Amino acid sequence: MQRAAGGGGPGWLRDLTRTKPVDQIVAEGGHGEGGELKRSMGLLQLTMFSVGATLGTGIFVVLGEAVPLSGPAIVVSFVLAGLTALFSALSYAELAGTIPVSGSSYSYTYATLGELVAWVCGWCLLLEYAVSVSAVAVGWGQYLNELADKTIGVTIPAALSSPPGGGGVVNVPAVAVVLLATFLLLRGTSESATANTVMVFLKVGVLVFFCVVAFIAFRAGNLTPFAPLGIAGISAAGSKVFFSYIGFDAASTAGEEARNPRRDLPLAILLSLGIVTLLYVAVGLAAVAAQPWREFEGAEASLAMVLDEAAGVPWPSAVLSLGAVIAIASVVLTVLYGQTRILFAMARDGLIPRIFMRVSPRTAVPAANTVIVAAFVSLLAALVPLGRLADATSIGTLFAFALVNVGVMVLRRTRPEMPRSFRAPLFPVTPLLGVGFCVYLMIRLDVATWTVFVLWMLVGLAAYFAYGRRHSRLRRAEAAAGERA
Ligand SMILES: NC(=[NH2+])NCCC[C@H](N)C(=O)O
Repeated sequence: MQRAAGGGGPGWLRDLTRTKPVDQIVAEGGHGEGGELKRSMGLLQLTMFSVGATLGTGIFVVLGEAVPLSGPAIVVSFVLAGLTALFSALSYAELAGTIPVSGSSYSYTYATLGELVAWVCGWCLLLEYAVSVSAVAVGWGQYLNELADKTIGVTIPAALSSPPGGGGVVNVPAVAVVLLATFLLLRGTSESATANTVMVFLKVGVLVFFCVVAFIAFRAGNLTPFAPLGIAGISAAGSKVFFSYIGFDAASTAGEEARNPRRDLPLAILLSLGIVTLLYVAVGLAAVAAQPWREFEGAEASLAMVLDEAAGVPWPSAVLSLGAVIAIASVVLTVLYGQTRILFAMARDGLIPRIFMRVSPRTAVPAANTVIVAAFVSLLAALVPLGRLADATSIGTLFAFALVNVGVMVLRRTRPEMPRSFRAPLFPVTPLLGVGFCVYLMIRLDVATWTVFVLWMLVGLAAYFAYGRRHSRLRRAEAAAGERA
């Protein structure tokens, strides 16, 4: 077996850049403390997992912000954002097929760029998963209120549906959806995956329903002029809608619970991106063809607005709200799942406490881990107004994506001979473009977001030096080997 490799140079540098051998990462897959994860997911469930984590708040609200920038050319913006995602998705697909474990980009980085960068990546994934799922849960509460208002004319009072500082005391619906998802996750992975698959079919159905109703109101005249604000507008809208593509990578956190991960993970990642892109383009086209693009300005529930106008009766938009409630619940479920599995992988490496890798022998899920993550996420969702943190999600995610693109290039150099079930085409053009796009989108985010990001990273580094570095299993094993020698 290949030995843990570190860079050359002084000892401390070697320490921080120590990589974990791929073969060792793969061999440890599935094992936790006290039990094993169970391989229960097939291609359909994995694909639905990624679609589940992706189709959510974004498509239900983003048009109101993006269409005023692009005009009817929003369709092109969706394709553009989808392409941007595709380059990173190809890199995810390659590494997920080669290193099919639960840690996703954290584990890929550990194998290619070393322990410190892996830690930083894991810390970014907290933004992509745990923090984003709190934000999404808050959004769920708002849709629930809207649905209740439309159907039975009741709403939850603000004191119980907003955080302190947002005009309330505690956000009960946000906590409720997190607890619901936790309950499902604790029952078992296959149960959760089945529930998710049903929810995904429902939400895709609702978006198709939207397209059908909106196409009835199709007016070709609405599509001209097609790009009133030019290329600049199209690309600005493109970076706005990028958020709605985040999540195609979720299947890569299920590597240790997939029945045939080497074949199915790359397929699930690419298929889910394809499905989501098609849906987004169709929804975007239907929306701007049904309604003049200027009317999207400032519309919060933009899809509901289009339906109200197109149908002339209120029930289709109630169906849409129901769809949003289901859609967002499945995002909460899958993203919460992903977070627990990433922490599971980090605990196995000793970088965070072992309790995160304790598997319940009865249900084969990391139960304590799930409860801790759920408690943390509920607390955030209940008490913090999360508007700001949503941008922090984007920056953390883009950074993790960039690392995966770099990881592909590194692994092709360091382990060219490894069997790869999927290879990114046109190497190294695709991962290079992947890095380029991620960095470009990061630069476009504002100073406040960068400040949050830098502070977050500083806290993360402090945690690494206070705990992770000292408990690293790789480091300890090497120290022990050094003593024996
Ligand atoms: N890590 C994640 N999958 N976070 C949720 C992403 C949000 C999702 N793309 C949406 O539009 O709602």
